[in-house]
Amino acid sequence: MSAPANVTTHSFTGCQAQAIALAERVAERLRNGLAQRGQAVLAVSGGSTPKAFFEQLSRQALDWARVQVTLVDERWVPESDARSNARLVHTHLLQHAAAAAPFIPLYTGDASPEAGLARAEARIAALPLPFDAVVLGMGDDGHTASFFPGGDRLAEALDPDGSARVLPMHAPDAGEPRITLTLPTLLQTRALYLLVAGEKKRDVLADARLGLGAARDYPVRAVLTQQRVPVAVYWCP
Ligand SMILES: O=C(O)[C@H](O)[C@@H](O)[C@H](O)[C@H](O)COP(=O)(O)O
Repeated sequence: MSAPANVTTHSFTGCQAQAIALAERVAERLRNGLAQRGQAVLAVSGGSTPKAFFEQLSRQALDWARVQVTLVDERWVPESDARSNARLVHTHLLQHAAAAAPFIPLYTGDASPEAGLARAEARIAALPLPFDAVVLGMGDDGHTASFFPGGDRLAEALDPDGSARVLPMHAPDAGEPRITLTLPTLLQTRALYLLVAGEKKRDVLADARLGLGAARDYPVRAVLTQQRVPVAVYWCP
């Protein structure tokens, strides 16, 4: 018997509507976390897709000073680099009401993710997990976070029983060395969202869920087929 479906898809006719809907949903999650434990934790992805969502979320009224924001993964570059996910978060999310939120970076300034690993790991270990919300993205090659096809530590990062919270990742198509939260860390969350745009990604997602042919090896499949946390896909054209 196949496992029960764990993935719900919310499709929108426009990407602005998608961004607004997800921002409202995540803000509600953060408010619940604040009400229940006096603090909240949010992990977000980099890349280009989340910008509109970040801008909507940054204007949501909530006690941002008690919301710790971190990244699901980071490119190993300083924040002055245009490819830095920390830079993206500072520019698009930590603005307006959300400017008060403390940000926990994964990049440490060390020469490599291996050299910075212990410090990055300690930062994540210090967070009051579970996350209230984790927002993932996905690439056309089926990667999510820095779980890249061909990644040198992919199996370790996807091990549901692995003990590492954070791992370096090097992959042919990653652009630069990466650091990523591992799958078991990302799944320590009260809510998990996958924010994707475009027809191509819709097809990649459908293939990944079926796991036929090459799609069997899409790393995002590990997120879609796990049974720990329901996954809400937010899609727009
Ligand atoms: O640092 C990163 O690259 C991300 O965190 C990554 O996993 C991203 O979510 C996808 O690559 C999708 O990126 P786009 O939104 O740019 O398509």
